[in-house]
Parts: sequence; structure tokens; C-alpha cells
Amino acid sequence: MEELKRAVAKEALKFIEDDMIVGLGTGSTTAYFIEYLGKLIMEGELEDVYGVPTSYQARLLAIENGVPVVGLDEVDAIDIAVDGADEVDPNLNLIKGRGAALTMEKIIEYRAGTFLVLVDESKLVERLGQRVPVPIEVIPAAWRAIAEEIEVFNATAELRMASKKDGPVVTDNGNFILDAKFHRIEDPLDLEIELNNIPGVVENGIFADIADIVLVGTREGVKRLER
Ligand SMILES: O=C[C@H](O)[C@H](O)[C@H](O)COP(=O)(O)O
Repeated sequence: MEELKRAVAKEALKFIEDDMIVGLGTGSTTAYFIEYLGKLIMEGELEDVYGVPTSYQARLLAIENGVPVVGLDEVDAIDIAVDGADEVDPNLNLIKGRGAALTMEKIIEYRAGTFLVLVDESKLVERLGQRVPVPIEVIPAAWRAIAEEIEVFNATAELRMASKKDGPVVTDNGNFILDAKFHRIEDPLDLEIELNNIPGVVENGIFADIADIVLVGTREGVKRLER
């Protein structure tokens, strides 16, 4: 699996040119991309490329690997954003947020000229929600009310707990994460909008209609899917 992630991360470098502002995604696949991107910059093969990190993880990796970072509020536009995903459906709708970075990811990827997604073949599904729940970032005081509200959608929600800290996961924005399992997601865009209408929801991990290109690492090589 790591080999497939490395292969898509390498392929993604072909999309990066001098003078680009690049949204830097979060997670294990994008970590390889940031590492390889840093190498090209350090070797002088790419010039005037700046990264806009989607999380503390991306920021730390960028700094460690020599990718100059700028904040979203310092740039006029983002040329391309590169990020992983937890599920990809046949229409290139995504579920993201296993790493709890979904809010900044969506803000940056929505604004990018091109949103390039990197996955291995295990992430391809027929219907969203098949393998993973939908992460929802919520204002901490509202977590229980929202978990109850979610039942209206024929779903159950669990507060995500931390593994190296007592208590719940706290996001980079100081919020909690609910992981919601839906019986069946018929219309991803509709559900994405409806979830964000619940007061106290900051953002949810359905990314409908925003991926432009998906690179899929398979045992037969990297495949390219496009909308
Ligand atoms: O919050 C985390 C992100 O949405 C990740 O991009 C996503 O979970 C994919 O991560 P990985 O490449 O580690 O599977």
C-alpha cells in the first residue's frame, strides 16, 4: 500500500510548475507528496513554489522538507491543491477527514484552480459511506445535540476519541469530530449541504463536486480519473 501511495505522490509532481501556489493536503499520501515536492525545490528544479498548508501536520512537513509556506490570507489565488481522500465514488465525490483536517482542506481545495486527489485503489467505492463514516467538525458545546439531530438522517454519530490524549479529538480549529454512519447516502451533494445547515456544524467531510482529477495507485500503475 505504501508503494502505491508513493507512486501517486510522484505522479502528482508532474502537475507542479514554477511560480505555483500549491494547497498542501493532510494525511499519509500527501505526506509523500510534500516530501518529494520539497526535494525538487531544494534541488532547484522548481522555483518560486509556495505551499498553503491545510493543517499543522502539512505545515510541519512542509517546513521539515523545505517547502516555503504561506497562509491562505497571504495569497490571491491557489493554482492547485493536492490531497488524499478516504473514499472516492464513480462521480469523484469524496469522503475526507480521517485526519480531522476536513475544514481547512475544504476551504483551500474549494478555492484551488485544480483539485488533485491522490488515493490507492482501496479507496474507490460504488457509493459514499461504504467503508468509512462521514466526519463532521462541530462546536464542542453542541456535540451531543448534533449527534441526536443526525438521527433524523437515519444515521448514528459517535464522538471521535483521541488515542494519545485523554478525551475527545480536538481539531486544529479547537472543535470536536463526530463520525456519522449513514444507512445509505443517495445524494452526496444534498447531504453535504443539509449537514452544514445544522447549527453548530462547522463543516463535514463530504466533498461533492469539487475534485477535478483523481490519481489512483493500482498494482498495474497509476490511473487517472477526471470529471
Ligand atoms: O483529514 C484528513 C484528510 O482528509 C486525509 O486527506 C484523508 O483522511 C486521507 O488520508 P490518507 O492519505 O492518510 O489515507
